[in-house]
Order: sequence, then C-alpha cells, then structure tokens
Amino acid sequence: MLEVKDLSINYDDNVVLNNFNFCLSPGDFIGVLGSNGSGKSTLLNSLVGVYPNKSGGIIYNQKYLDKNHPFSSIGFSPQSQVMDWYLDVWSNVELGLRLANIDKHKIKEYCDFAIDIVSLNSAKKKIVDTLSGGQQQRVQIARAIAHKPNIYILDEPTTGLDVESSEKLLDFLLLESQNNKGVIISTHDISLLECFCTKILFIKDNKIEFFGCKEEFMKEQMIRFYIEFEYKITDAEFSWLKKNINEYQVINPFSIEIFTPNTTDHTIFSIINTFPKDTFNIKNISSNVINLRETYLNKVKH
Ligand SMILES: Nc1ncnc2c1ncn2[C@@H]1O[C@H](COP(=O)(O)OP(=O)(O)OP(=O)(O)O)[C@@H](O)[C@H]1O
Repeated sequence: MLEVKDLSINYDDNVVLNNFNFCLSPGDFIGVLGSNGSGKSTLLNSLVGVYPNKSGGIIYNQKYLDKNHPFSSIGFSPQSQVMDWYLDVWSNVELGLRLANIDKHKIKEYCDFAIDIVSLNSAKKKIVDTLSGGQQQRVQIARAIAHKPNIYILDEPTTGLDVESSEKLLDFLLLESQNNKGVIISTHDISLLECFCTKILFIKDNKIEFFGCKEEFMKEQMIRFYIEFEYKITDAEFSWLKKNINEYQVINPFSIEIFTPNTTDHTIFSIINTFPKDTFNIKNISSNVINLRETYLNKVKH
C-alpha cells in the first residue's frame, strides 16, 4: 500500500528520522510508539506529503509520492487540530467528503456514518468552535474517516477522547484493517495498542528500533519472578547475586525479583539451580509476564 524507502528527514541540523524503511500492507494495523519528540508526527506527516528536507521517500502504487497525492485513498488526522472552526460539525465532515471527491448522492450517508462512529449525533448542528476539546478531536477524526479510505493515518487519535469513544473508534479501525485496509496510528496509549494493533513500529534515537508483528515485539517480553526467602538475604548472597544474575531487583531484605526472557530456556529453575549450595532458603516463588507497557518502558530505558 505504502512503502517508506530510505526516508530521512531533518529540521535544519536536527536529523529526526534517519533512514526509515518499512511497508504498510493491506490488513496492517500499525501502532507507532516512541517518546515525546522521537519523530512520530514527523513520520505520519511525511506519509501525507508534509515534509521538510528529506532524502528517500514514500512509494504508493509503484511511484514516489509527489504533489499528486492520493488524498481520496488516505484519511489523515494530524496531531494539531485542523478544522473549519466556524462551521458546524456536519459541514466540516461534508467538506472533507467533497475534498475526497465522494459522489454527492452518497455524502449524507457517509457523513451520518462518520458522525455516528465518533458519537456526535446530538452535536451535528453545533459550531465546532463551541465544542469541548474532546468533541473537536472527534470532528477531526470523523472528517478523516468519513470517505472510508484505503489507508488511515491518525496521529494520536485517542488523545482527549473518553474511553468509550476510543474503543468505538479503534473497533472501527480494526474492522477496516480486517477488510484489508491499512491503518497506522501513533499513540501513547499502550494498552490500546496491545488490544488492537497487529504491528509495532518503535522509534528510538531517530531510528526504527523495531518494526514487526506485535507478537514478536512481545516475545522480547520478560517474566518477572518474585522470590521470597526464609530469612534476610546475607551480604555474601547479595554479592553472589550481583556477580551472577543479570537482571534482578531487591524488593526488601527478604525478597528479590528476577527478570528472565519469556522463553522456555530461561526457566526460574535453571536460575535457582545455579544458586550456591546451602544459600538462599526459598520460601515462595510467584511470577507474572510483563505487559507491553512495561516491555516498552524497558526498551526506552535501555
Ligand atoms: N516545524 C519544526 N521545526 C523544527 N523542529 C521541529 C518541527 N517539528 C518538529 N520538530 C522537532 O522534531 C522532533 C520530532 O518531533 P515530532 O513532533 O515528530 O515528535 P513526536 O514523536 O510526534 O512527539 P510527541 O510524542 O510529543 O507528539 C522534535 O525534536 C521536534 O522538536
């Protein structure tokens, strides 16, 4: 659908995206992750042709995108709100449909559909400037999705949305991706990504740190083992831990947490078996898998 090829973008001397390569394929629901300022918006803006100095580019239908951008195939909602503030909700969405060249006989149906997805039925006739921040965000999204494009590019679409509106929007996007459309969104809401995305694109230090299936990203997850001892850990045991266990954390004088990759070759038993004889009298062990949020935080920190 879209191929990002050797894309680099800089603002003056500040290289924001360094040699990005990835594809958005039919059926993909890509979540873009990264810290503030990592370049998520720059990337999404570049997919719709808003870029500063760059090399490489975006290939669509075997051609590099230029001024003849396929707007009718793309629904784009930027991070900053771009709307006609003194028109009502319905007219804003209608305008988007006209710009996307939708047949005028279908405009009412498409408008109603999009306004329903973002639950603004009762505010149809309200002037956008008089709406709350979250409602304005919903208008912008309705405008981006109303023409049911092949590709959805939404920059932090759930920011400012209440939980039920976020779920409704993401349910819709998920259905669209299952109908072989392509979806790419950036968000800081990791739990939503965990539920809805099929692929993750993680930006760190101006590069793509990870691009691939969510499951693969999660595979690098760790398991956390909580180990409680019968007595206070001795100094000798502390120094043994320091020397021999890669990732652990002391919780209190009686217990530690050990982190291991989520694979069968790194079971807690293989670790415990390395404990020197007659040390670490274990009282209890429990474990839990670290979720996507913590996986992401670990990756950002390291
Ligand atoms: N118009 C601009 N001129 C100069 N620098 C810019 C401009 N827009 C963005 N930048 C810089 O580019 C970098 C990436 O910004 P971008 O908005 O893409 O990050 P982001 O990942 O979307 O951040 P956030 O999570 O805060 O929305 C930042 O260092 C930012 O200061």
